[in-house]
Amino acid sequence: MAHQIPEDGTLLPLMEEFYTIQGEGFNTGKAAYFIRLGGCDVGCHWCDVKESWDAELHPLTHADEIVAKADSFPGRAVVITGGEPLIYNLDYLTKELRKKNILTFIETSGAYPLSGEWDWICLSPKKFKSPRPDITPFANELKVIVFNKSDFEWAEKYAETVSENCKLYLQPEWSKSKEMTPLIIDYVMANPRWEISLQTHKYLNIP
Ligand SMILES: C[S@@+](CC[C@H](N)C(=O)[O-])C[C@H]1O[C@@H](n2cnc3c(N)ncnc32)[C@H](O)[C@@H]1O
Ligand SMILES: Nc1nc2[nH]cc(C(=O)O)c2c(=O)[nH]1
Ligand code: SF4
Ligand SMILES: [Mg+2]
Repeated sequence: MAHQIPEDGTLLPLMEEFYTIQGEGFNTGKAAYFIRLGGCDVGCHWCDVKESWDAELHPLTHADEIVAKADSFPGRAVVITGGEPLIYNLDYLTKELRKKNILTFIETSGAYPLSGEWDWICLSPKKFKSPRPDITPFANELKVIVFNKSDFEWAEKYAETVSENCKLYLQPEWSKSKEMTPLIIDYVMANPRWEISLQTHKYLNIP
């Protein structure tokens, strides 16, 4: 039976939640509680959490329960990820987190309308389902995954659509990182408005 998900955002398909260190991008190194919501139809062939795609596999969980858990850890930031978290209305969840003085960070492809109140928006655009043009100006961080050489030119196209103070990152696709990391290093040295982002949690063997 398909999930009946209320539009008020009080119930969300929760795949997993874990307290760890943000491994990627601008907030790398900071303690954060991760909330991974199930459901994604973007279809990245190299996605590292394909188990998240089918929302039906993940139990509908009350946002109050998620917030209480997040509040029980010393870290004062949450990363809401997925799956594609913006499939859901995140207004309620983020408001309740903020009431507890928890910073709200999101990892999104931008393929769905922006909801929620955010302290940090990491936009990672995908070729397989483009971000909505109305979301790109709100990104604090643009994180482009580099799977092949053509992705540098593609990254520049998205850099045109973000705000002037948006941070720009190039992150090697994990299975291609041996080949792509040296290209990213050269690219960043030649184009220093970009920075390299590594999936440091995978090197540290933490979630
Ligand atoms: C699993 S996604 C979930 C959030 C959202 N669907 C998105 O793609 O931004 C979290 C982050 O991991 C990145 N990612 C996913 N698979 C990856 C891979 N194989 N190598 C490097 N980064 C990857 C995504 O681009 C995104 O920045
Ligand atoms: N440590 C850690 N950092 C992350 N940054 C983004 C992640 C994600 O899957 O969204 C992730 C993750 O899964 N683990
Ligand atoms: S958008 Fe994110 S969760 Fe969805 S397939 Fe791509 S990387 Fe995976
Ligand atoms: Mg991950």
